[in-house]
Order: sequence, then C-alpha cells, then structure tokens
Amino acid sequence: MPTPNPAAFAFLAARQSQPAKLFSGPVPSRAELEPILAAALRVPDHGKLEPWRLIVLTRPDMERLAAMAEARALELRGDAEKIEKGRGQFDRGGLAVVVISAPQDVPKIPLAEQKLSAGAVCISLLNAATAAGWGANWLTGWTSHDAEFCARAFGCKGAEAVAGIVHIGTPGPAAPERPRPDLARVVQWGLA
Ligand SMILES: Cc1cc2nc3c(=O)[nH]c(=O)nc-3n(C[C@H](O)[C@H](O)[C@H](O)COP(=O)(O)O)c2cc1C
Repeated sequence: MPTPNPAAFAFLAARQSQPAKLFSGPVPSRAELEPILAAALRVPDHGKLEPWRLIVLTRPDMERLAAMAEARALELRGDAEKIEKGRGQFDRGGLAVVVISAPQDVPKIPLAEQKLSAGAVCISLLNAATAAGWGANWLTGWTSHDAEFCARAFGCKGAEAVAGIVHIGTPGPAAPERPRPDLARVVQWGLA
C-alpha cells in the first residue's frame, strides 16, 4: 500500500508561480536560501554528471545586468522595446538564481537528458522556494537566449546555456489561477 503525504500532494496539486514584477522585499538571506538550493538540487540526473551550475544574483548584480542588457541591445541595434525588455529582466528584481545548463561531453548520456536535468532544477527551485513561503517565477527573455550576453554576464562557455532565471521574493497579491491542462487532451491511456 502507498504511504500518502497529503500535505505534499496538496502543495503540488495547487502550486503556481507568482509574477516577479509584483515581488517586493524582503528577499531570502543566504542562510534562508541555502536549504532551498540544497532541496532544489535533489533532481534526477542521469549518470550523476551534475550538468548544471547556479549563480545567485542580488540587487547590485541585477543593476549591473540591467545595464549590460541595455548595452547589448544597443550593440544589436535593438529598438526601445528590446532595451526595455532586456533591462526589465533584471532592473526590478531583488534576488534571482540563474540556472545554467552545463552539459558534459559524455556520449552515454544524451545532451537532451542533461538539459532536462537543468529544467528539473528550475521547477524544483520554484517549488522549494514556494514551499518555503516565497514567491518564485521562472523567467528567461532574449538576454537568456543571446549566447554572447550569457558569455559576458554569466561566463557561459561551449554548450552552456541559461535554462532559467528563477526570481524569488516576497509575493504580491496572489496571482489568479490560470487554465490548467485538460487531462483528456494530453493523456493517452494505453497504446493506440
Ligand atoms: C523556460 C521558461 C521560460 C519562461 N520565460 C518567461 C519569460 O521570460 N517571461 C514570462 O512572462 N514568462 C516566462 N515563463 C512563464 C512563467 O514561468 C510563468 O509565470 C509560468 O508559466 C506560470 O506557470 P505556473 O503557475 O504553473 O508555475 C517561462 C517559463 C519557462 C518554463
């Protein structure tokens, strides 16, 4: 017989992100964040490669990144919207964790599986931060997709890429529930 954990199940059944743009202070201290990160890193990882690394950003880092995003947008001849979107990923935030997919050249473990493990870190971090009482939001944006920006900002090399930037803070008013997937549409019971 299974041994249910109703509290954990209820948490997972109702979990949702909170919008980072409504976050305020305080943000978690290092002592508060460390157990959240330790919980977040308990993810499936085929081959035990640990194919990810994390960078914790605090307010001064975010201010630097907002300026770097603006400079990069200008370099790319981006318009005002691109500048605003690039800056907006950082210039309102108080704390965020950059989850970097850092795959290794191990032929036995496909690249896709290593990237999936980095995605698992993102959702696990979202859940751990939420369970600890914080608001959390997994964001990316063009800066995360721009290899040159990621190299300059986060030291990404080779196949490394940003899997997500998980913003963590004191949540604002609870986000309204959004429509959730219809099981009947996405789940097939048994082979056709
Ligand atoms: C890889 C990834 C990148 C995302 N990037 C953004 C983003 O840049 N901007 C945005 O508004 N939402 C983005 N989202 C969506 C937010 O995380 C959104 O708040 C989330 O889908 C809400 O779902 P939940 O309530 O089930 O957690 C992204 C989601 C994923 C998985």
